[in-house]
Amino acid sequence: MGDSITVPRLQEVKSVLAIPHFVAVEDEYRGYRIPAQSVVIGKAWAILHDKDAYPEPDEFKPERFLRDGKLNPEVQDPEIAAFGFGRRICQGRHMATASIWLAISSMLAAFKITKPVDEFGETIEPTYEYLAGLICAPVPFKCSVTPRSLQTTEAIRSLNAHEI
Ligand code: HEM
Repeated sequence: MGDSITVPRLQEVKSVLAIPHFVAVEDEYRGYRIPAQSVVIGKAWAILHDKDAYPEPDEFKPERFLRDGKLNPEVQDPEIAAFGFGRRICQGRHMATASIWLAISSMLAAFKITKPVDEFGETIEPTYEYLAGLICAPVPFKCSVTPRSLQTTEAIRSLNAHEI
């Protein structure tokens, strides 16, 4: 107890993998024989950072998925790797994407979230560092969260503490 765990930074790892799957009977994938009793691990990070599918994959460009304001069917859906593969694919993926959409759209409708400023008024740039592990997450970072309107402020103030 008390020993700290060193979590590798994603930039150093660059090989975040998916959950291992056991191949019970011999199989074939695109001409590659997969012997029975092997373990297959999808390289999720590489699939989701494929430069051909997603040019400049490290850039935050949500518009890359859109065409004329609608979802562009020609851009590879990240769900091909984000939720695992095959029969053991995540059972909660539809609930997850719906919940994330609701949470993020509600937050963005109510708040302006921007880079923070330091005591001299200078913008603090994010480091874009991630923690690697079974689940990846950005290293803790600061940001500025401002209600978009007086109505939003009043709505938040009107909530009881147990509702927040
Ligand atoms: C953004 C949110 C989520 C992500 C990225 C995610 C991702 C994953 C991944 C990568 C797997 C492994 C699939 C494989 O073995 O190939 C998995 C499995 C699973 N997930 Fe999720 N998941 C999410 C949310 C959820 C939620 C909300 C639920 C339930 C309400 C859920 C339920 C499950 C279950 C039950 C499995 C095991 C499926 C099996 O082994 O047959 N997940 N998830």
